[in-house]
Amino acid sequence: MADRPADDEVRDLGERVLAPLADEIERSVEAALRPRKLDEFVGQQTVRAQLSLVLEAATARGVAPDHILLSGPPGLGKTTLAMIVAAELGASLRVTSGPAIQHAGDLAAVLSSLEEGEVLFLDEIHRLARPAEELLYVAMEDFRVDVVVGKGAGASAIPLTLPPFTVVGATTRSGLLPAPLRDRFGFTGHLDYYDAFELEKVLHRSARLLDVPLAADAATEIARRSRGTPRIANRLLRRVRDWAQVRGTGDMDLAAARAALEVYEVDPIGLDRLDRSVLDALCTRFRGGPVGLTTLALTVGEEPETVETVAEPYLVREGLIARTPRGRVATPAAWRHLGLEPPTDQGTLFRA
Ligand SMILES: Nc1ncnc2c1ncn2[C@@H]1O[C@H](COP(=O)(O)OP(=O)(O)OP(=O)(O)O)[C@@H](O)[C@H]1O
Repeated sequence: MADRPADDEVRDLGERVLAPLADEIERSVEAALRPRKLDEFVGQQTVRAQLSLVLEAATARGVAPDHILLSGPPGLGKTTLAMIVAAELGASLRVTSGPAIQHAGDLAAVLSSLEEGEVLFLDEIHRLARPAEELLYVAMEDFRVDVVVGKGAGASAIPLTLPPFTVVGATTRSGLLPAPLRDRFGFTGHLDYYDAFELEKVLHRSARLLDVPLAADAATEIARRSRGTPRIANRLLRRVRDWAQVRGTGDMDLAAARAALEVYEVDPIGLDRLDRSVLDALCTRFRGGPVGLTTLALTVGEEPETVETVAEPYLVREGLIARTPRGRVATPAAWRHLGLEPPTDQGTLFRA
């Protein structure tokens, strides 16, 4: 039988997979603005209430809570919530992601380096390779992992019992998760876009943390153009601060907000350059569609996944495009938004 790998070797491999994302999160300019406690987290009342019950009950019983799956579009707070889960439990957080794990062995190394009660944040869990996914089900259910030692015919699997831990998985595409993996999560929370009032609260909180005075009407204007997304709200806030400091009087008022957002090509309903190029391609190159996602993405020079997860959900939500079985179609509102007339022979879907 092959030798059991030294604990140090396993830990080293685990750290290699874990470290890059953890560093990235720490370095991120967003880090300072992240709420650290559940009651600082704005909006998402339902998920917050449900999560707080899961955490309180587990804490009261003195056990690791069930595995938690968070789904929803980018920038709505999945990473923040994962950090909050660990903080509320007083546990340490390990961070990795589906794409960072190239082989099942990488995941085995991460799992076998976990300590009791730790929270493992697996971002983009829908992008885990199939063998890693299968290893994860077993680890989540039975707290066991097989560490393969050696290569080829001489390889053997050594079963390792894991201490109790909690996986927090995040995905922008929960529909892509295979049912057996989805079923291993005892709690699933779906994050939805924020309304303008909630985004104003996010903005005022961030302005306080950045120590910049933000006028109420400027916050309303930024919130309106933030596509329901706190990450975008915070980013626009920083751009308005730049404009106010360099081109304006230093005041973050409505005039500064409008001028800055014009410079950064964020339109009055929050569409940015990518959104507008998708709409523009759909209306002018494809006469309003229907057109397939891949063709549309190629036309705007983006990955289909970026168009599908970043631009499309907001365009659909704003009623500017529709997804049909034959492809993406521009709605009358899209033509109006671009100041264009729809062609009279556009597909039958939206003809009056
Ligand atoms: N509910 C909230 N209240 C206050 N700030 C928030 C909230 N949700 C998110 N934020 C802020 O928005 C930013 C993005 O959040 P986060 O990184 O958690 O999003 P995400 O859903 O994990 O995105 P992605 O899937 O793209 O990684 C963070 O800086 C965080 O401070």
